[in-house]
Amino acid sequence: MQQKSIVFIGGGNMAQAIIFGLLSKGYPAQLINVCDRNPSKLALFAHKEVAIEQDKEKALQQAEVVVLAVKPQAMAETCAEFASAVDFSDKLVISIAAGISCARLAQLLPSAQAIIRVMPNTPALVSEGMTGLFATEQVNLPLKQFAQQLFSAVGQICWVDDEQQMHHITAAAGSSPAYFFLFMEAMAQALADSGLEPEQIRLLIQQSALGAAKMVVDNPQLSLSQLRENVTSKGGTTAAALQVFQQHQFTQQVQQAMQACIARSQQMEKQF
Ligand SMILES: NC(=O)C1=CN([C@@H]2O[C@H](COP(=O)(O)OP(=O)(O)OC[C@H]3O[C@@H](n4cnc5c(N)ncnc54)[C@H](OP(=O)(O)O)[C@@H]3O)[C@@H](O)[C@H]2O)C=CC1
Ligand SMILES: O=C(O)[C@@H]1CCC=N1
Repeated sequence: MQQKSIVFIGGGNMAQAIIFGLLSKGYPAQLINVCDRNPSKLALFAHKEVAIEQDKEKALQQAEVVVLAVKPQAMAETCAEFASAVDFSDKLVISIAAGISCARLAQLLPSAQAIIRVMPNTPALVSEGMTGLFATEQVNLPLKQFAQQLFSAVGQICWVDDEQQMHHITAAAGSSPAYFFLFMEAMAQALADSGLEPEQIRLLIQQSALGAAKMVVDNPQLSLSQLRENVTSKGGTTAAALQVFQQHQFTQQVQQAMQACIARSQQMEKQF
């Protein structure tokens, strides 16, 4: 894998997942710098030899790649701190922010030439991330390859040619771990009075989720419906459970939730 010096602006949940994921894959800690205004976030990197130079101008000037990892609502204010002091023309700028377009990033950092918008997810921490990527026309092939390698090191990647599809990637990947966690939380709550120990409940649920996901990955020839049907005996226990989901319009609820995610991402594009 190509190795470049990277500065992360923002060292929160998603930056941590990417950085710790990269470190676990052998990316040199000395090539990573994290800037965050919270000492508690920086402390998480202290034992990893990751640089924590907090003079942003200095850190940015030394870096070949800049990962913008602040919340969308903080992006304009953050970029204003260094937009005029730092020349971005020879740097690759990667933004992981939901709903911030490449056009908006070009406005915020006028000297930037190469901008890639990505939508990762927190399973990058355990090398099982899913990242969507969109590059502007100005980004050359070697820089695209670098971004691809960086996020491939912590999971799977998916390029899109149409930037609008980044909203859909957010619904399918960026936000979706939370849907699965919610589902597992609900299952755990349903078993709270079962007499099973909390650790047993968690084991039962996490291993079943892992096993189900692995069945999907290992059996590309089987549709998701087929996999579901293979568990569902006629007149049996699974059918009884699925019937309740159906009665409460589970599929429609999921569709509405994902649509809300897409709509919020589109709204953020106008807002920030
Ligand atoms: N969390 C996730 O699962 C995913 C997040 N994303 C995107 O990643 C980005 C970051 O999200 P997330 O990691 O969850 O957010 P966090 O709030 O956990 O992390 C952002 C960090 O940046 C800090 N920060 C904000 N402004 C500055 C600044 N000017 N200088 C230095 N540090 C600053 C924040 O400090 P403070 O708390 O004081 O504001 C915070 O510590 C967002 O744009 C989000 O859309 C994308 C995919 C998935
Ligand atoms: O909730 C959010 O806005 C961010 C983007 C995708 C996941 N977390």
